[in-house]
Amino acid sequence: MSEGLDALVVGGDHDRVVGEVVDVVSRTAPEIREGLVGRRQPVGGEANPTGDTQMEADVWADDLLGERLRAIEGVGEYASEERESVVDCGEGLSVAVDPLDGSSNLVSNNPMGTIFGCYTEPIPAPGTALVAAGYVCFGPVTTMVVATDDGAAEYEIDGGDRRLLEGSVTLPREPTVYGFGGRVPEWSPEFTAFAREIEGECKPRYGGAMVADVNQVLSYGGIFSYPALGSRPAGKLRLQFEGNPIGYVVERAGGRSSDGEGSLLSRDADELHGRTPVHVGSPDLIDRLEDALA
Ligand SMILES: O=P(O)(O)OC[C@H]1O[C@](O)(COP(=O)(O)O)[C@@H](O)[C@@H]1O
Ligand SMILES: [Mg+2]
Ligand SMILES: [Mg+2]
Repeated sequence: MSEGLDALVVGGDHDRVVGEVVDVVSRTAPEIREGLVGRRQPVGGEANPTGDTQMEADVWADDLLGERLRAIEGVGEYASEERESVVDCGEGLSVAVDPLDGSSNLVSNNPMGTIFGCYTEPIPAPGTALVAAGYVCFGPVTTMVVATDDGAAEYEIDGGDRRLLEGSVTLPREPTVYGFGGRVPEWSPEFTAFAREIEGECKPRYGGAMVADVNQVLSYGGIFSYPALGSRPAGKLRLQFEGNPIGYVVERAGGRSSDGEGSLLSRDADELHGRTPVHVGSPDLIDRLEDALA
């Protein structure tokens, strides 16, 4: 494990496996980034298991990560947003991946990311079974945030190297930015009223890739929400691949996560591709949001 991760305690035999998962994701990130060129089109007529358009890069990144993560001894399951079912690969941790989060941004050339979570239980698993999670953010530079039960660390990825930027990522207490997904007329009256309050207090930052939007919240303080919509009462984002790992990272950085009622991590996981409303950010704002939705 590289510097920084050593400080994050995973516990028991999971330590080595998590270290190898993080190594694979960070080593693969520059290849994914380079491979986006020429893969920015939808795959002919294909939708992924949750009905979203699959870009060529979605499928390619999933193949690359899937092959490498499944080869790690101690990874027992590989699950991806881009696959219909879980791949069994032996005994050990279950790894869930959103190979490219925000891949619709490929068309407009805006930031995106890769999300992963390491669960101690078979997938679908609750967020309480996570022992590590993280994401890569493909922005002007490539960064990675990794969280374990001991906290969160941020790295810069340059070629094959992962350099520690911050060994103890802490969500700033003072909220500065907000990003809310979905069309406003589709929000509930309660969420709309909450949003109106926040609009008077923070600056809007919404880019259409959760990883990049949450990364701003982690950098500046504030809140990211993709709420339940009239046309999507269960929300848009997926619990296994997006809600749980991002909720885990934000909580380990001192923030809060919520599905509108309580922590994302305590939400039941009954479906592999199940969706959830996602709210993450400064504890005070998430408390206020839950009060507003109650
Ligand atoms: O286009 P919208 O409705 O704003 O949705 C954006 C949201 O959908 C996502 O792009 C879904 O992720 P995928 O690209 O992995 O399907 C999130 O990253 C983002 O928060
Ligand atoms: Mg996603
Ligand atoms: Mg995706």
